Amino acid sequence: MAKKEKPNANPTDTKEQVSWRERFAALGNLPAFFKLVWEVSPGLFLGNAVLRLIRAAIPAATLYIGKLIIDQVVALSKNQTTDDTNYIWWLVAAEFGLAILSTGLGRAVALMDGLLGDLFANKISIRLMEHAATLDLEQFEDATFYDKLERARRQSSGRTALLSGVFGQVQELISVGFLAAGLAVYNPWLLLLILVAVTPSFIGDNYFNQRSYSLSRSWTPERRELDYLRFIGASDETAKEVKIFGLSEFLIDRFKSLSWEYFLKNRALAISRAGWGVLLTALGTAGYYGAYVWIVMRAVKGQISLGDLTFLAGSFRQVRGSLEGILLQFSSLTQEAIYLQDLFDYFAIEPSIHSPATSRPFPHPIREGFVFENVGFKYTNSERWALRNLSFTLQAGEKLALVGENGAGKTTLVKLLARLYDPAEGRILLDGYDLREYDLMEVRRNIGVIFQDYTRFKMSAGVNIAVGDIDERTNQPRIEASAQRSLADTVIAKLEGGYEQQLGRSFGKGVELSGGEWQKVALGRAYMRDAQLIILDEPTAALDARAEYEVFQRFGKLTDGKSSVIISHRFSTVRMADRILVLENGTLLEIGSHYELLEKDGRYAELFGLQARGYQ
Ligand SMILES: Nc1ncnc2c1ncn2[C@@H]1O[C@H](COP(=O)(O)OP(=O)(O)OP(=O)(O)O)[C@@H](O)[C@H]1O
Repeated sequence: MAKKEKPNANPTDTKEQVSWRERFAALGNLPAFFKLVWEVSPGLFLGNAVLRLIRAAIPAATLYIGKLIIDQVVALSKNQTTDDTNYIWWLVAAEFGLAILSTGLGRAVALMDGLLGDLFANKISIRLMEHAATLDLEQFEDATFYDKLERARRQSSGRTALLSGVFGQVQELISVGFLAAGLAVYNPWLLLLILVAVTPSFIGDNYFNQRSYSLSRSWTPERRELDYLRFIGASDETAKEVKIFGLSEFLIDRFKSLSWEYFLKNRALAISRAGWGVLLTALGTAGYYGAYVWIVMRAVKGQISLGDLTFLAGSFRQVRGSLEGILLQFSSLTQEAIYLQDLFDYFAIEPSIHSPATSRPFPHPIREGFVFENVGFKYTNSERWALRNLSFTLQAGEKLALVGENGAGKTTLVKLLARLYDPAEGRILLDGYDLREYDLMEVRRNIGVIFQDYTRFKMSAGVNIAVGDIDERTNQPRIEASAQRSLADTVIAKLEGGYEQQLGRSFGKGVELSGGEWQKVALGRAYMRDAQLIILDEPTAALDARAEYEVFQRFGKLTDGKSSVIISHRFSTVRMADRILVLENGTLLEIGSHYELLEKDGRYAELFGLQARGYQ
């Protein structure tokens, strides 16, 4: 089995240890976290806090009533009177009441935790989506970004544990405070003994929490790959090719080797944690019994009452348990807080493509057009220039076709026009001003692009067209007119549910369309929006010859007066454009009308001739 290389660009992702300082620093995230929780529901937040506070006083009160009962029983066994019996029953009733109250409060707190947790998970998921919408396309193409996103996504459901953790912690601390006060009255040294008893297991737990966080963090890319393998191994999108090419064994083997490697690392950690855990807890138990011996001896000598004995022994046991819990929780709390750091790190990612502080009004209509001035662009994960030294003008109202071999840079040029990326060199001007000076949303609103790898939304046919201008999704006449222009109306007429018909097989009674049918639907998006520049990136590749001819007839008429850019490998389409720009290896080779370029007898003439001969 091939050894897996870890694709980690960020050195902090691979480091195995998280220092104490980092752990304490991570606690600094708690206020921001609580602010988020508070915003989810102030009522639930406050209610939770108050109920937990009340519950914190119950253990000490119960133990104290227990002590009173025992002392009273002992007194009664020596000297019985009816009045005293009544007093005992009152005490028993009070203890019973406290027990009921404690259970009731416990349930109420758990309920509030659950509700708050659900609301919080929703809120974080929404914020994740909102933030993703602001980020650059380039950021989505970066593997380390995905690791961050993945870690952040895991925060949305798991972080409520932190919420009840911190609340529980405070509740326990108050409980311990009451109990410790009782112990201190008898002997303050008992408290010191307890602290010494719980320290070893605290240190041990901290150490192991730290290691398990580091392991889980450094394995984020692999865990993402595992999720991906699980998805492609069992999904409607991939089932066809998995079957035809017999890929399941290959995928399962890869999953097995990767998940086994992770399991082994986790197992090693879990075993050593369990071993050390036994040893360190035994030390704590020894401390507890030391104190117990001291308390029993004092009772035997008659220095304390039987009730005192049970109260002290009970308090001691509870304080030790609670302290152990608090320290343990504290260590997982710092761990949770470190995970929170991932969430806030993700939220802190800033897009580099945004609107200027004060933007220039977008021209209506565009007068001069777009000018590329020496534009160069390189993808971040690539050394090669995808576009270089590109200078040309797309005049207002002009129909431009982009031609070039695979990988020549056509789609990249279009992405620059729509400001999905900014040029690394040179600039793009719109009516004389840098495209970056205009409001980003205005630029996007005025430029409609249908990409070759358009998305097949598993939603209704109507919505699949309306995504071209989602604000108009209830404007049925507009959706239908767009469908008519892109020939999607003929596809939709055949669907049982019409525009309401669910597309794709993922949900309910979804219907799958053919490649060309999907393309007609997606093409409808271009007509939904009243854009001044319409860009179609290989829009007809899947259409039959008749449909393609008709689409372009309509496109020509409908974009009259508007600018358009068409990318196509079919010269029957390309020749209809006013001018054709031929790209090669990211640079401009030729530009001119169909006839000019044929006359020039350069690359365009050559490619055109090749295709024409194929039809003869
Ligand atoms: N997201 C990306 N990250 C890195 N490199 C990319 C990315 N997208 C494209 N490239 C590279 O940039 C170059 C230009 O790609 P582009 O998609 O613009 O070509 P194209 O002319 O549209 O090709 P095609 O005709 O195959 O659609 C190619 O070499 C490609 O490998």
